[in-house]
Amino acid sequence: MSRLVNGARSFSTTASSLLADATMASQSVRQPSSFQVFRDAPSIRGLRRQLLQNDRSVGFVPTMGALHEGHLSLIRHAARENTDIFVSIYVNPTQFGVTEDLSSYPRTWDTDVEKLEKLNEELERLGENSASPGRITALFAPTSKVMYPGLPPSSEVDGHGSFVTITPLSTKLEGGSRPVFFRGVATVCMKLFNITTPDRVYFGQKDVQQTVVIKRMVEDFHVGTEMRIIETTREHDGLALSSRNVYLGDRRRAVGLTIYKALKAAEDVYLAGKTSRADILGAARNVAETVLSRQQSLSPSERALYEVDYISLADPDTLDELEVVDPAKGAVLSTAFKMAPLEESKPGENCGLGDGKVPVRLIDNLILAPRA
Ligand SMILES: Nc1ncnc2c1ncn2[C@@H]1O[C@H](COP(=O)(O)OP(=O)(O)OP(=O)(O)O)[C@@H](O)[C@H]1O
Ligand SMILES: CC(C)(CO)[C@@H](O)C(=O)[O-]
Ligand code: BAL
Repeated sequence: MSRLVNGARSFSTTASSLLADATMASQSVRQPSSFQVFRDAPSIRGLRRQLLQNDRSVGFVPTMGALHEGHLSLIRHAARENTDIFVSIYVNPTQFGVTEDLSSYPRTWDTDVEKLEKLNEELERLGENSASPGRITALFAPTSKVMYPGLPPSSEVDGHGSFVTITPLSTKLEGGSRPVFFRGVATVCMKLFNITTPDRVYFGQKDVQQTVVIKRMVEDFHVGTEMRIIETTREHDGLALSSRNVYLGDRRRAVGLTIYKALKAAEDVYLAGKTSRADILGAARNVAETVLSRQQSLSPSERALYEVDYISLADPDTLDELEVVDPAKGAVLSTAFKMAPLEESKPGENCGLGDGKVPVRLIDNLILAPRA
C-alpha cells in the first residue's frame, strides 16, 4: 500500500488549534506502510467511494490519539464486522472549554502509528484463520481548517459556529462541569460521520454520556450508521484506561483507583438487592469520603487530594437522576473525580508527565444491569 500522506495541508484557526496543528505537523514524521494517512476530506472520501463500489464495509473509530489498549479494543471489535477500518486522530478544540486542557492533551503521533501498524499485523495473522479479516486501511488526521472550514472553532459557550446541540442530555453530568463539551463532541462526530460515511461506528463505554449523546444524535438526525458500544478496558486492578492517565504518576494513580472502588461498592449494594438511591450512592460516597479524609490527614509530600465532581445514578436513556432503580431497566452509575496537582513531590518520585502539576479529570461508570 502507498506511503502517501494525502492532502497534507497546514491551516490553523485559534491559538490552541494552531498549536495543535503545529504539534501534529512536527510529529507527523512516522508514516505507516499498511494503511494510508489522510489529512483532508476529499481524499478519504475517494477511498470510501472505491470501497463502496467494491461492496466493502467500513467501521469507524474516532479518537483523539494517545492510543492505548482501550482504543485498540474498539478497533479489534470493528475488525470482526467490517472489511475496512477507518481510525481518526483529531484533538477537537471545540469540546474543550477555554480553561480546559487542550494545549496539554497528550499528542503521541509516532507511537500511535506504531501501535496501529502492530495491530494491523495482528489482524492479518488472525485473518488467516477467520472469516472476518478486517484491517485498518485509513488513518484520518485532519487539521482544524479542514474540520472547521468556515470559522475559527469557538470554545466559548455563546461562541458562533455551525454546531450540533443535543439537549438536555448534554447539560447533565459531564455537561455541568464542561458546558461546551458535548456540543463539541456531537459537532465533530457529525462532521467525521459525514466525511467517512461509515457502516458502523465504535465508541467506548468508559465515556458513557458520550455514547448516550451520540446515539441520540444518530437517531434524531437519521445518520445512516450503526452504533456499537464496547466495554471499558481496565488495568489489572480496575482503573479504566484513559489517555490522560499519563499525567497521574504513582501517587495519584494509587489514590485515583478510588473512583473504581467507589463504583464497585455501589454496584455490590445493587447486586445484593437494594434499589434506592440512598443505599446505592451512599456506598460510593462512603468509599470516596473515607479515602479522602485519610489522604487529608497525611503530609503534603505523601498525599494526593481530589474533589468528587458528581456521583450519579441515572436512567440509561435519558440520564435523568433516579430515586429508585427499576430492576427491569437497570441504571447507569457514573462519577467524575478531579485529581488535584500534587502539593509536594518526594525525591525520585514518579509524578507522571507534567511532574504532577497537571490536574487530571477521571471519569468512570458501571452499568447496573437489568434483572428479572
Ligand atoms: N478504557 C477504555 N475502554 C474502552 N474504550 C475506551 C477507553 N478509553 C477510551 N475509550 C474510547 O476511545 C474513544 C476515543 O477516546 P479518547 O481518544 O478520548 O481517549 P480517552 O482515553 O477517553 O481519553 P481521555 O483522557 O480524553 O478520556 C472513545 O470512544 C472512548 O470512549
Ligand atoms: C469521540 C471523540 C473522538 C470526539 O472528539 C472524543 O470525544 C473521544 O475521543 O472520546
Ligand atoms: N474521551 C473524552 C474526550 C475528552 O475528555 O475531551
